[in-house]
Amino acid sequence: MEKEKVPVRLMIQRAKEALGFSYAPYSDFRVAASLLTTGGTVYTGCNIENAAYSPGNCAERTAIFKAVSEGERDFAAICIVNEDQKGGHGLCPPCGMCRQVMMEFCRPEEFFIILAADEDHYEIYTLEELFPLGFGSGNLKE
Ligand SMILES: O=c1ccn([C@H]2C[C@H](O)[C@@H](CO)O2)c(=O)[nH]1
Ligand SMILES: [Zn+2]
Repeated sequence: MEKEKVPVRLMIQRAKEALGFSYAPYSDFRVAASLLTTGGTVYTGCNIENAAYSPGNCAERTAIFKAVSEGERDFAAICIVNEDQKGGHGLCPPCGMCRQVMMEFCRPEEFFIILAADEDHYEIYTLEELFPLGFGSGNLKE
């Protein structure tokens, strides 16, 4: 999908709606994501923490795993929002593990990652920009 065709404002709205579902009692850092399939469907996700810490899941992977578990594998863009943090810079870049999971299902040069503070303040990157020389299935087979 061309960058201009990505419904950025809609994706920010959908991600903001999911922020209320974030379960983050340990970090107090609430994150949500909206994931756009190439067919135009939007899946949302939030971070889900755990008392044992490491079982927690990021918002981005929640959205991706929800979509994949419903048969989707072609994605055009993901939008990430987080709750305003005092002293924070406002945007929430995906962690390395989420970038690796995106690499599995998305073409790095064609997958857009929208980091949004609100509908008028956002930055758009490609996965290739945020995850250069990422390891993927192409490294395993011809
Ligand atoms: O891009 C990000 C960065 C962090 N988190 C979550 C993980 C953890 O629950 C909390 C603090 O790292 O924020 C996400 O969901 N997405
Ligand atoms: Zn992550």
